[in-house]
Amino acid sequence: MEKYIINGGKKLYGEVPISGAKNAVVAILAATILADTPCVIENIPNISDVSILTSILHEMGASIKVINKTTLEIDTRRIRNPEVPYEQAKRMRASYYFLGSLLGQFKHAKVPLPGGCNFGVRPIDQHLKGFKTLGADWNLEYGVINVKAQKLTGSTIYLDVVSVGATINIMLAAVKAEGVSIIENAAREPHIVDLANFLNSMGADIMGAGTDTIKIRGVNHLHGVEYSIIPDQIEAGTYMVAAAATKGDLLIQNVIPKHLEPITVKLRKMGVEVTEYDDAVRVRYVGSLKQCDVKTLPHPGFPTDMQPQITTLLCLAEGTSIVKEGVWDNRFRYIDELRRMGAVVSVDGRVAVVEGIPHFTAAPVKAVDLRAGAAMVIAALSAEGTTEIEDIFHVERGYEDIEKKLLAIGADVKKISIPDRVLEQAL
Ligand SMILES: CC(=O)N[C@H]1[C@@H](OP(=O)(O)OP(=O)(O)OC[C@H]2O[C@@H](n3ccc(=O)[nH]c3=O)[C@H](O)[C@@H]2O)O[C@H](CO)[C@@H](O)[C@@H]1O
Ligand SMILES: C=C(OP(=O)(O)O)C(=O)O
Repeated sequence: MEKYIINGGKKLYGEVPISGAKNAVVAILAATILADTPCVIENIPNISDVSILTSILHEMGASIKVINKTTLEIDTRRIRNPEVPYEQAKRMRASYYFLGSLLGQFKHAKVPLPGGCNFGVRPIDQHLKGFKTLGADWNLEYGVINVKAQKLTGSTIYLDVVSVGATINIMLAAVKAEGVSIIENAAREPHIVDLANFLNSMGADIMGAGTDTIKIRGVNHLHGVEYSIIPDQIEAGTYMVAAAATKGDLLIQNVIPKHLEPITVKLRKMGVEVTEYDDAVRVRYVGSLKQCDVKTLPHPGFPTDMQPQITTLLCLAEGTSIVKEGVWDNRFRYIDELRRMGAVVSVDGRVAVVEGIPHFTAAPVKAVDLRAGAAMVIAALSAEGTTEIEDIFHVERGYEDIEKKLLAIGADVKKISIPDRVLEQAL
């Protein structure tokens, strides 16, 4: 087991580079299945979700060449069997993008039900409705979804809920279908646009990504390309919040400031100074933090994947703040952990009422999911004393080298490994 040990109370100061976006790269790696020639993907973050996806691709028969630390060449031409191995698939959410890409390429996919963060039920009915509308049948047996079509035919699909995953999966399945597909009430997140740009550069004909109506004219072939993943909006937002929480001053580099606007607006409301540059933002604490209300919504609203981090910052603000979770039924599970560090937050369903406290105090806590883990790191960085955070494998699903990046900007953080044997003896 691994833990972060964070000795809090140090201001974060200096420059921090942001890696490629998790939620874009996971879609784009699955999409390489659709290419007739190898793809070179740049700005790939070194996170465990990427390692799982590349090992799934490798097991299915793809050859993967490491060009440098952030660049891979992926050749999927030797994949014959459209079956995703069970053990890896269930360790992450985005393994289900192989449903769309294998269906698009082979008209057949067998993909285990995915894992990912636990926010209560995470249905995939809209994905399956999309595949069915394009002409595929599906069934679920032994935990594996089997989806098959004689032929995929372009159609109009209205999503009953705005779903990132369903929008991406339907794009992947429709890109080589016969005729025109239209996704209505589509998600508009930056990673949807990144995937559409990737597919279009391979020869696809997709219009409207980034709006709520996406039109896909099917093509026969997609060729390999060189493509660079966009910067991670949520990793950047996490460092923005960490700068404010530690009363610090950070230049967050390699970002698209437009993608950060919903976060920037809230930080400014709280009294934090945010300066935007072409591909960087500077976040500076300039005095006590003010209360602010936040509601998470699909893009361009405030991202749900920043909800635990901003709630943690609001704990340190004067007054009472209300946080409403507009996307997931159960995304406040981490509050119990934050309470160990002194947070005064009451939760009723999708609403949290946050009372400001002067500071957090260190305690042993755990990461209950990926962004919950990031919230614990932020609380620990600002806290008095030394905090131990368990279950950090969640954090490593989405943050490249977080302890190294934090060390370089003045944090006192280390990752320790406790051999399983020692743990067994202690129990
Ligand atoms: C790998 C990835 O990109 N994960 C992100 C993706 O998750 P994911 O793609 O799973 O999230 P969705 O956008 O699909 O989910 C949004 C809402 O729609 C509901 N829903 C979704 C699909 C469906 O078929 N039926 C249905 O009812 C969900 O329960 C949820 O309430 O978007 C979420 C919302 O921004 C983020 O929190 C996740 O980080
Ligand atoms: C919820 C997240 O990821 P996933 O959908 O992969 O579980 C996230 O990135 O915050």
